[in-house]
Amino acid sequence: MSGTCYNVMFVLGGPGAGKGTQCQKIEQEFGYVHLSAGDLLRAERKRDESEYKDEIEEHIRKGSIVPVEITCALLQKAMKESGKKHFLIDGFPRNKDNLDGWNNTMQGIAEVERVIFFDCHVDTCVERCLRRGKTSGRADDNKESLEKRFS
Ligand SMILES: Nc1ncnc2c1ncn2[C@@H]1O[C@H](COP(=O)(O)OP(=O)(O)OP(=O)(O)O)[C@@H](O)[C@H]1O
Ligand SMILES: O=c1ccn([C@@H]2O[C@H](COP(=O)(O)O)[C@@H](O)[C@H]2O)c(=O)[nH]1
Repeated sequence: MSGTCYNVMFVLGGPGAGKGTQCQKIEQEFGYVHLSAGDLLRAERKRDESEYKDEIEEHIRKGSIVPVEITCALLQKAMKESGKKHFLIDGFPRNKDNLDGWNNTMQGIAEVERVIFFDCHVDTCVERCLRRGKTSGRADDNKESLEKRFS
């Protein structure tokens, strides 16, 4: 592939800050495709044939960060499969290593046009995640995982 293909906005903020909720609204209003890195990892973890499923499961349960090569590959695949050009990438990058991995992989493939950061107090984030945990079925919406996700 030559030349820049995709336009991306990174949507960042703590767990429960409201990234997914606002991304859905932006998607409806402005036609961006919403890709949640966490959702892509959770879907990959469920795929029986995935060579990464156990590794992803372990990281999500512990609240640690999945190797960037895996996350970038899933994001790139989802962008390609969508057939679209404009994306909200929700919950990625998580750290400098993620950003470096993205820059190494996506140079000439995707351009980051903007970063949106949701600044939400940690107490509010925790309260929302615990409330969401009553119905979300997520293995990490509990006190123990949240302590690691916020560390
Ligand atoms: N402005 C708000 N006021 C109150 N509750 C909210 C608000 N925005 C989102 N919520 C609720 O808080 C919970 C977390 O929101 P959401 O899933 O959008 O966060 P997130 O940042 O995407 O979280 P994560 O990164 O953990 O997936 C959800 O149950 C959502 O309904
Ligand atoms: O880029 C990413 C995004 C997520 N993870 C892992 O998934 C969980 C849940 O992420 P949410 O954004 O809250 O859905 C997160 O704690 C990480 O374990 C990741 O490794 N890399």
